[in-house]
Amino acid sequence: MTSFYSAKIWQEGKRGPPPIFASIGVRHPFQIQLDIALREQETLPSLFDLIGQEIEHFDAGNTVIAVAQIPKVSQDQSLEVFRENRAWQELQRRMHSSVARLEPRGLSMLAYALARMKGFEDPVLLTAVLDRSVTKMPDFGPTDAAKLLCKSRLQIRERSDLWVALSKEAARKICDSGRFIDISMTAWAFAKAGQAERILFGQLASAALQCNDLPPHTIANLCWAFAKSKNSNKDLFDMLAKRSIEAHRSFDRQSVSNLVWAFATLDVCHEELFAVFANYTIDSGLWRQFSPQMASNMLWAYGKVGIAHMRLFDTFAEYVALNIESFDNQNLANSAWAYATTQLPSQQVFDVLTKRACGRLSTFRLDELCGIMWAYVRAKPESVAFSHIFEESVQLLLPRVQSLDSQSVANVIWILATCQQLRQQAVPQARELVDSLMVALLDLRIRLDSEGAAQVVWSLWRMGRFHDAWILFVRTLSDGRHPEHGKTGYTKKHAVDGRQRYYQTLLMETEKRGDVQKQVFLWKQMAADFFSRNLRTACLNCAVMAYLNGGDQDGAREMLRQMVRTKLFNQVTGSLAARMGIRNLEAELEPAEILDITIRRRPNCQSRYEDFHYKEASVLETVVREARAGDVTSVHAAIENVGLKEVWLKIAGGEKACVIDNVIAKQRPKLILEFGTYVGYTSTRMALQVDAWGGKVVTMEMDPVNVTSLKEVEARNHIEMAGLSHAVMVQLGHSDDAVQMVLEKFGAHSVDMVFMDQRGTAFHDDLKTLERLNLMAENAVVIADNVLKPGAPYHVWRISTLPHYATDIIDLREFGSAPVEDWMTVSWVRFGPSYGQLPQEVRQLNELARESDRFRLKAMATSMKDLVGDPLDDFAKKFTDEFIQLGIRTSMYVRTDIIDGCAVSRLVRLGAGESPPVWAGEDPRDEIQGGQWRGVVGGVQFAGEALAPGGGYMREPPSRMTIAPGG
Ligand SMILES: C[S@@+](CC[C@H](N)C(=O)[O-])C[C@H]1O[C@@H](n2cnc3c(N)ncnc32)[C@H](O)[C@@H]1O
Repeated sequence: MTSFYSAKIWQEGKRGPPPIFASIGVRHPFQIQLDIALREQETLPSLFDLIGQEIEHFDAGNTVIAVAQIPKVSQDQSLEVFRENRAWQELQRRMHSSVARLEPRGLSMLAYALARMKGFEDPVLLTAVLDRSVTKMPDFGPTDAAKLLCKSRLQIRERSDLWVALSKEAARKICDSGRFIDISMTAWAFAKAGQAERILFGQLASAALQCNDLPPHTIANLCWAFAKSKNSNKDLFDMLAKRSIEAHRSFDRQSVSNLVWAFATLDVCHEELFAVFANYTIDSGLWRQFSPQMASNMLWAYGKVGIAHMRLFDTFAEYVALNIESFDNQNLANSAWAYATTQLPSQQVFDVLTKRACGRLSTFRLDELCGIMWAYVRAKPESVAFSHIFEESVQLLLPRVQSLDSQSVANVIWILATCQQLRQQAVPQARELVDSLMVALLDLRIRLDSEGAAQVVWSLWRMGRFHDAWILFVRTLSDGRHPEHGKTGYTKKHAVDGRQRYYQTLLMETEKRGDVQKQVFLWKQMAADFFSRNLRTACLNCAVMAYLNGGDQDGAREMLRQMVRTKLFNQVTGSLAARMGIRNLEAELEPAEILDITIRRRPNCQSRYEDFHYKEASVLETVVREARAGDVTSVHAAIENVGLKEVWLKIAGGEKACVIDNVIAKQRPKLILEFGTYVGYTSTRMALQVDAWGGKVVTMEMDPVNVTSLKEVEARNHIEMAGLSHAVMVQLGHSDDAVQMVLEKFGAHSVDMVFMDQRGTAFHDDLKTLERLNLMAENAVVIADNVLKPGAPYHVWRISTLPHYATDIIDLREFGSAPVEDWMTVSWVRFGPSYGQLPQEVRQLNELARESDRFRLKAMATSMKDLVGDPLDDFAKKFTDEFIQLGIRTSMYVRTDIIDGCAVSRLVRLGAGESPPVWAGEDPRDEIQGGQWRGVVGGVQFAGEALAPGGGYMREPPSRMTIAPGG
């Protein structure tokens, strides 16, 4: 840092800088000359020679100048060698005696110099400097205040009274000064001292926003300070991003690493900034000068915001290979984490990391050990999970079970289960390790939070230890014993409740086993977790359904009596009762005499999870209120109304439904497998159609609340009452687990239509699984939704390039948000040599995929409607351009007209090289109500139809044009 006390300013006498100390009258010219001479010394020995000669004549000003000169010339040399030097000892004595006379400038110079002197500590002196600073604070200028704060942090940490006094006054001045460098230094000092309170950082942010002159390293320091203290400020970071992008070429390696680290820490995913700094780091060759710490921080930052910048990760793969010997444990863990998180295929990187890590894992802290194991089960390719690192880690963990905290226990069990799944066999001695951890969990020596519990319950189940999972649930988690969900410092945008996830795992298995008692137990527990009466009722309805499905009429009757007693019943309950011959619940059923204690339980307020699912709760409420029992279309209309008029819902209605209807009409499937039930809109729509020829829909959902609303409101209530209960089956669970269960239930080659509506970047993996398990029939058809937004790049590549697919890509509009363009794909599948194979690898798809994931998360946290506009359109354009370059483009679009108050959609085939029209019309949702969106069926040929041998599997020619019923 250059000094603001240059010799030239010094010679300006009275017009020069403010005084260093209080003196009567003007300083003698000799003292000023001495200052200049001291400042001219360039080495420590020459400086100490001069001090030795002249110290007898020093005034307080000379003392400060001499001290200030030491760190400038010492070049990191320790002062230890001067310990016996008489001049140094005398200088120290004079420092002590001068403090009481120092003015703000002298105080800040002294504090700043002392903090930079290697091998010298004098807490008494520093405290004296700080004490004096407090009394003189009204006279401090902003720069002096900033320097004082910046360098005296350690002592200030112990003197919080001093800190408060200084901070109030100093921060005000610094903010008023408008000097960015001072603002940055101050923020840095407060953050470093752990004293970054919100109000102060708000003031600093406002002041920084007014500045024009922002040197790069001060930008990085300011960002670092805001990130370190978890103070984010959108306007400030937008401004800093803009300025950093403009000046990026002046950033040094430390500033680059600090800057991206700070943005990532605060989850500010400024895509342009990350792109600019990645390219700059590579193109300028700066990466070669990075320390391992900087390199791993940089990788970590890109992983954290989910930007899989391919060139950057490739370049740092080279860096890792070159510098691996200098990587410490944390660098290793962070780098592994970053490559795993971005899912970039990186076998070489992991080979290098493994070589460094194996044999030294005993030196890893537990969190680092868990971190690196986590990375190795998440990494691509999946063969990384065969690393010897797991064997070594299990051996290390076995004797350390007592020292694991709850988070690590959950992580370790989850890692071992996932590793077992990937390897298809357990890690040696993993069973013994899990046994010891189970003992600690059941003894309540370790108490899991709800997310940890979800991890452990799923893992135990996955390892074939359902009994242990159930015991853990009943003994430590049920009956209100589960600890409050939510962790301190929890920052995710949307609330996740682990309880819902462990219920899901347990329900999945109990339904598979047909264990009605356990299912009912779980549904009641779930009801007890909800505050909303609607959701409580929905869960209890599911309990009644479980009894009925299990043939236990008495159980169902008892449950209904409980519901009458608590007045937790609705239309759905009525229809369930009707199945048992009960027409009027209240009139025909005696309320239960003894109230079930679980049903009585109710939280005293709505949970974050419940709050987060306000949309689904609203659908449930609307359907119960507006739909008519026995009338499926009224259920659809009610759901559509919520999506069109209230909140955006992620359902495939409108133009999307038109595509599905057309495919169903062509394919006439016997069994449809849906990935992603949500509120049951598409599954019931499809069931309505396939029921005509005895077809069925199996729909998989990983979130039991959505299943509740489906089963209760639609599947059980309206569909069943409409005589369609036999046509829809909900398979609980994540598709990774649920597909296998579908196979067990329906057998190989049973599925002749697949509708993929889960996470787009997982479509290709799920499709691969369907092929591997031989679940699909010959000539099955696969429809995929949300292929453009949030996007399914791997899937598009797979179905467009592997010869056993014949694919159409259809351009259309999001339901309930016409300005949002999307794609659906329709692919007919043939068995053939490439069936089950991987497509050729195209690495740029990884970047698109990570971008898709980011958009999906944003859409979940807000709504697709809020994502209208530039970022989404830019992404769609990038996506489309990338695929055009790869020779892949849309082949159809959906056109919608308003006819007689109804929206009518039809499929239109595009000519060769023709692009779909840009949407510029009114949003149909303004004009129509739910139930008034029709799809024209017929009139187009899909590419896959030509594949069918002699068209044999198309039982009905597509020439007839019909308008599908229902919205
Ligand atoms: C877009 S919504 C489905 C909408 C529904 N198909 C419709 O149009 O009415 C996606 C749903 O898939 C579920 N989901 C996401 N990934 C899944 C997976 N791998 N397995 C099962 N369900 C999944 C989510 O919980 C969410 O409810």
